[in-house]
Amino acid sequence: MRTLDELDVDGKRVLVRVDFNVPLKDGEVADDTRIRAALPTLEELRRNNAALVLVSHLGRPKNREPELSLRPVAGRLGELLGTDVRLAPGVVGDQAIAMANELQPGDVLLLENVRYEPGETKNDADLADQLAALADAYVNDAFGAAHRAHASTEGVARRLPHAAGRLLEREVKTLTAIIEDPAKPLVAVVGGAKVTDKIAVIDRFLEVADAILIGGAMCFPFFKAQGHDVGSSLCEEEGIAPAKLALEKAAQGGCRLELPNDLVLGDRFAAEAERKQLDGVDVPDGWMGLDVGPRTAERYAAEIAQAGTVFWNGPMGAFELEPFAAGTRAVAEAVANAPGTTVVGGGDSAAAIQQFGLADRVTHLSTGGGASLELLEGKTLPGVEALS
Ligand SMILES: Nc1ncnc2c1ncn2[C@@H]1O[C@H](COP(=O)(O)OP(=O)(O)O)[C@@H](O)[C@H]1O
Ligand SMILES: O=C(OP(=O)(O)O)[C@H](O)COP(=O)(O)O
Ligand SMILES: [Mg+2]
Repeated sequence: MRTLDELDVDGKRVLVRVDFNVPLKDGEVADDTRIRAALPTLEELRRNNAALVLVSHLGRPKNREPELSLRPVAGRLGELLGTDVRLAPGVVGDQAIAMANELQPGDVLLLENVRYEPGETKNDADLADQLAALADAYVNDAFGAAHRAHASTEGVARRLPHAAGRLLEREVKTLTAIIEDPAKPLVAVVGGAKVTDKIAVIDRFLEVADAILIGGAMCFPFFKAQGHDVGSSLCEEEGIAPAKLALEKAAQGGCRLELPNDLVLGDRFAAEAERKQLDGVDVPDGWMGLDVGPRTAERYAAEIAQAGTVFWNGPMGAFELEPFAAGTRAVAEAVANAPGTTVVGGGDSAAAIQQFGLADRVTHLSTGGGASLELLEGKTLPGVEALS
């Protein structure tokens, strides 16, 4: 992997892929961990006389959804850098080109949400060409998106002199070192909402971990596979077959696969929802599981306390809503107090641990959820491979 030490940026215009896919609330940045994490790279490039064109995605827009504009991110980044950050209305096209052409060394331009372009997730060659035309060199510091082979993470790297940013470099080095020889027992805690994306890694973790603790919306395909009712819980259909396979594999021994045995239910996904505890996992009609229950939280905390290495990705529930935050808080506290090596990864998991004031109590706080899972399971990340 080429690093910033090997890239000449003096007087150059540099396209920097960042992962500014941050949680938003009421049109404001709710957690700026990922923006702060990119600052060392951005500051180093500016010190070295580069002009910066930043590119990021935000959420998963199906069209040009205005609530997924990077406008609030440009504002927050400007405050953190102490400089004006302009936002180009388009990712590519005349206006973006004109604004990029105006840049002086040290200036920072942020392009609009790159997923407004349908070619981004298809790694479209034309889009990669257009992105490459905006700059003289390319730096990828978006570790959180390095598991995606998209135009701004993979295609463009093949078209410009390139290097990894300091964040991506540090993430890959730290996570690789931890997984090389993890202290045992190795406990993986997996929750969150991106079930179809992440359920595949459970299969691999069953071969390397001693226990896997499932929470968040990840548990519902498992419950459905076991014949339980899931009510209106978030339950991705595509997850059910892999969940069934994982249950069968776990039954053969080697690694324990733990599921919740109690839940906290809401009648809708809202802080004002009606809430009730369920001692069991059969969710009645009209209700959804929005957190693990207190017995599950206690059980998981005990597992985490005796682990040699803990890897946690994905909140245990809808922690952004206070009535459904207790399970995630209990796991965060257990991770913070654990004597072993602790790694927490994911945009939302990082936001949760920040929210609870425990971010400085873990061995490594990773900006990537899916990316760190795929790295830890031994996959080559396309965004990293393109930098070699
Ligand atoms: N039971 C649940 N039902 C619906 N959403 C959930 C549930 N548990 C967790 N979530 C949601 O999962 C989201 C985070 O998932 P994900 O992006 O996979 O994690 P990370 O960013 O840490 O990798 C949070 O916004 C949270 O509200
Ligand atoms: O937030 C992200 O991943 P994460 O939720 O696993 O931490 C990354 O920005 C990747 O986003 P994507 O899963 O929509 O490609
Ligand atoms: Mg997330």
